[in-house]
Amino acid sequence: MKLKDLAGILPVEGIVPADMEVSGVSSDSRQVRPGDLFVAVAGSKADGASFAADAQKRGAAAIVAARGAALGALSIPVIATDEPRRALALLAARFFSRQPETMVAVTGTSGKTSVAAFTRQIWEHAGLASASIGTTGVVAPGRNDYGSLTTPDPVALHRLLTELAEAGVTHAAMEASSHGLDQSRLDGVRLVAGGFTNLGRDHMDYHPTVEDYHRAKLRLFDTLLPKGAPAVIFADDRWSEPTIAAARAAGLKVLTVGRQGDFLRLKRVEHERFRQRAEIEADGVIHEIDLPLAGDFQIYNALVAAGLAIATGTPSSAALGALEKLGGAPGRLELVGTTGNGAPVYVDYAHKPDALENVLASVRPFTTGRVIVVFGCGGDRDRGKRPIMGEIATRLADVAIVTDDNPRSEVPEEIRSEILAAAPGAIEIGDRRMAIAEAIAMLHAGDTLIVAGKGHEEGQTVGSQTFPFSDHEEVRRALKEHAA
Ligand SMILES: CC(=O)N[C@H]1[C@@H](OP(=O)(O)OP(=O)(O)OC[C@H]2O[C@@H](n3ccc(=O)[nH]c3=O)[C@H](O)[C@@H]2O)O[C@H](CO)[C@@H](O)[C@@H]1O[C@H](C)C(=O)N[C@@H](C)C(=O)N[C@H](CCC(=O)O)C(=O)O
Ligand SMILES: Nc1ncnc2c1ncn2[C@@H]1O[C@H](COP(=O)(O)OP(=O)(O)OP(=O)(O)O)[C@@H](O)[C@H]1O
Ligand SMILES: N[C@H](CCC[C@H](N)C(=O)O)C(=O)O
Ligand SMILES: [Mg+2]
Repeated sequence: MKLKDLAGILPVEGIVPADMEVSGVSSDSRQVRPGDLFVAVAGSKADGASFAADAQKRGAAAIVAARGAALGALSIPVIATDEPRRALALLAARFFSRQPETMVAVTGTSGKTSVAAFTRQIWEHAGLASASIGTTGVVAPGRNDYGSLTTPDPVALHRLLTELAEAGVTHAAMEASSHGLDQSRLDGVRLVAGGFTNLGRDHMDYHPTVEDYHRAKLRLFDTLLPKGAPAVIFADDRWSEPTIAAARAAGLKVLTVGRQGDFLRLKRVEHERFRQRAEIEADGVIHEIDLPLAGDFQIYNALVAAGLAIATGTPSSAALGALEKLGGAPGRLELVGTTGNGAPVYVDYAHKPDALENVLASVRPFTTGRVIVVFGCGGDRDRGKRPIMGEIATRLADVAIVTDDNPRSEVPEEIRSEILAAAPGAIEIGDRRMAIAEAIAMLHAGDTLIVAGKGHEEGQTVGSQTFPFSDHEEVRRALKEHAA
């Protein structure tokens, strides 16, 4: 591609040779190949500008950087931009160029992974070649890659979207994290609809205030979606109203779902042990749905997913009918097994206050004995949530076991003691494997165990090392040993 072909994305002006060939784009100097454009972005740990010389050494054709960035002496052209991250995303979209035709994104504090997985499943039932992209990875026909970032960085994302489109995928649902939205990782994705689940405390280490966090989420609605696009918004959350108002102000077509929803109205829910029956009204017609998943919140997620599928062309009866066959996303209130006396053991990804509160409350209706929870808090992440989660666990569970969850560079005992400060009576077992085994050994008939915080994760990060670790495997092992 020639530099001049990028006009419209970047102001190609002045001394920049417009006829210059550029072969790719990268924001990481270590990955620059000869002929690439290097985009210098300011990050949380480093400033990409300081790697411009490194990028030049590796053969970069030109540098894209913020106006006035301190790049040092360079012999290759420099293109100035006001928003390097946005430029990176738009350039990545331009270089890779292909995307599934129908792309939707969902944002919110909790439920994004579930909604993306559910939307993909509904489309699949309608016979469409579909993908989901997010925390648990990429799922598409013939493909199931383990995930890392919730919203991949733009270059990885557009490489992936092109691969999916080339493989015939026409529909894709992706998660829009607040980091991803704030860092413009989704700019350049041709989205046709957006979804919102809820807003609670999260990432207070990154966003200065909850309002700032909400504003980051709103970028999906006020910046990324084209005018007139459907915005499917869960109506029963305390942040629904301002989200609806922002979506309306941005000229979107607001479709609300939930008990207070107009587009899909939840009329009634009846819990049965591991499943629930819901009455949902769509367009004046009542649909009786037997959802094979536990947890009220899964109904809310299912409503957002059905709303997105309907908004992108799936008939309501097919979308709502598909909910009867939904599989939960891995590690989201996932029933991993039961003890010999019938007590269920769930692995769940609740690692923030609202999620923990929800998950503990949602197993209570079918627990005749005790609710037992094993959980911890990650190191190098929002410290403020620790006592809040300690309080929630002791209030809503009968037995709370505080353990380690990716201590990263922090001292595990200190993380635990910050949780325990607000969790009187909680049991402390640092070793996560032992904590799970102890909890399973405690289970009587009628009890429910939730192992929270790691969900689908396959490792435990201590210091800078990640050891293989899976809550699923530990639960299975302990159940087997307990039965023996
Ligand atoms: C805080 C954060 O979001 N960081 C992300 C961000 O990195 P950064 O811009 O801060 O990077 P940096 O290390 O300061 O470096 C600045 C720039 O210099 C470049 N560099 C650096 C070194 C070098 O030798 N050469 C070079 O060019 C880097 O490539 C980067 O472009 O941009 C990178 C590329 O997109 C991400 O990989 C990185 O995610 C880190 C790994 C991360 O852990 N992110 C988490 C917090 C995250 O994004 N989570 C969200 C939400 C999860 C949820 O929903 O709960 C997610 O979407 O996953
Ligand atoms: N709608 C919801 N309301 C409240 N809690 C929820 C909801 N959906 C899921 N949860 C809780 O949050 C956990 C994570 O769910 P999910 O992975 O779907 O959300 P997410 O938004 O993708 O989270 P993350 O940002 O951590 O990737 C679940 O395991 C469950 O405990
Ligand atoms: N995307 C989230 C995942 C947290 C999962 C939890 N197990 C932890 O390590 O804190 C984060 O990076 O903040
Ligand atoms: Mg997620």
